[in-house]
Amino acid sequence: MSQGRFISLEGGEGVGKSTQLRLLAEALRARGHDVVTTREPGGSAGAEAIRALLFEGDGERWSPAAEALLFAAARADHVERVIRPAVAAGQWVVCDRFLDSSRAYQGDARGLGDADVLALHRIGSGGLLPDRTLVLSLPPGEAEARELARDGAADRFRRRGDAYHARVRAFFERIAVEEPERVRLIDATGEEGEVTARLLAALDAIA
Ligand SMILES: Nc1ncnc2c1ncn2[C@@H]1O[C@H](COP(=O)(O)OP(=O)(O)O)[C@@H](O)[C@H]1O
Ligand SMILES: Cc1cn([C@H]2C[C@H](O)[C@@H](COP(=O)(O)OP(=O)(O)O)O2)c(=O)[nH]c1=O
Repeated sequence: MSQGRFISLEGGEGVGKSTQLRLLAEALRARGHDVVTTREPGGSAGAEAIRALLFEGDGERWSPAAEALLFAAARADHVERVIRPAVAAGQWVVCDRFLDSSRAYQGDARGLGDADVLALHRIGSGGLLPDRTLVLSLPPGEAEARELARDGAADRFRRRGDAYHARVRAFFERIAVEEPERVRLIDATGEEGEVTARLLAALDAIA
């Protein structure tokens, strides 16, 4: 049995994570790996139920702490029921967002702090980290421009504001510098296939 792997895709809204999840999974299957794709929040029955709680209602429904606990609870279920068993069975798990999204959104943008988010992850999920985290990065405004080109509107970007998007982008760039073994920053500009090639190249020592 080949060795299982756990890869997460991260980055701000609209940088191409779900597109690349699909393309990267296809490319890894073509190399002979048994690939499972999944996403957060969600990815298991319990975590999908928590996802509904998180995204229903207005944006102020949960306090920052309650929100962080819900994300951590969803992740605990997903890790225990889906990710750990798949990796143990030799599969490659590719996940659209994981812990680093909680660090960026709850820890940094909502002000909870990195140490507390990491503590929740230790309690909930035994501190499981991906073998590699690929952060898709676009220049400011480019994700919004892609959405505008597709839909003629980019409401979800305007709702949050430029400062918010800049802060999330800066957080992901920082962890790529601070945790270079695990986290790689990937240029997400250009054609889909070019981006997939960059992702594959960034799996170097684990592929
Ligand atoms: N390389 C690319 N070039 C142009 N548009 C892209 C590219 N990758 C994705 N898109 C488009 O950008 C939008 C956001 O991509 P998506 O994969 O849904 O991002 P995310 O999952 O990060 O929100 C979609 O309309 C998608 O078709
Ligand atoms: C996994 C995770 C996501 N999120 C946020 C980021 C996104 O705004 C949203 C996930 O929605 P999603 O549909 O994945 O967004 P997108 O495709 O736009 O990236 O939840 C957190 O705040 N914390 C987390 O731990």
